[in-house]
Amino acid sequence: MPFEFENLGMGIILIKPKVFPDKRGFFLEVFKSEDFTKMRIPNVIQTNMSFSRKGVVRGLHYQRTPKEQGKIIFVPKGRILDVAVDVRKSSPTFGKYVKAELNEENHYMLWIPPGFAHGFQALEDSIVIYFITHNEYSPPHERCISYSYIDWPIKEVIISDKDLQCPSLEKAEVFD
Ligand SMILES: Cc1cn([C@H]2C[C@H](O)[C@@H](COP(=O)(O)OP(=O)(O)O[C@H]3O[C@@H](C)C(=O)[C@@H](O)[C@H]3O)O2)c(=O)[nH]c1=O
Repeated sequence: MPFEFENLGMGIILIKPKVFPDKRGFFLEVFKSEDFTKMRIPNVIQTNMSFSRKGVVRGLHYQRTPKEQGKIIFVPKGRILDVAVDVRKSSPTFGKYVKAELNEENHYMLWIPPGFAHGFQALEDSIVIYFITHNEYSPPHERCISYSYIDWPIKEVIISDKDLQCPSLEKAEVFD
């Protein structure tokens, strides 16, 4: 199997692709439908890319039902701290979160199922590609919780005006 899947709990999976280095550089598979389906990761319906300067925080974002999204996060260039917070009110792990460093050297990816708020901090200038499952982008269903829920490693945070308006977890419209 060209991937190792490490269960981080709460349904979140760290995906470690098999890397084939040679004198030219390296090759790896990023997504493979059959292997991912076995891990209950559905097919991808949208792919996004963003570039973030060192210190940028994007998050913590989710889309509510019926437009919920799963996400596979991948960092082809740079280094990020990626975070997923459980925002399912009825979940025994509500409010708990998982953190993982994804970077251009480990090539790790993170599978975040629907029901989690997602965000990251760029630890250096970074490109993030993420694959979306379940539902496409739907602005009316976008919700967020304040980035300050997480103690980010770089204290001088660069953040969008939109993300500065996000409510606390207690006040947010979360999943049932
Ligand atoms: C997310 C998204 C944004 N956009 C547009 C809207 C806006 O004009 C511009 C920038 O959008 P945002 O400021 O929301 O981008 P950003 O803050 O990078 O939003 C992303 O953050 C990370 C943490 C996630 O988990 C993603 O799901 C997404 O919410 O891009 C799309 O056209 N399609 C999309 O799927």
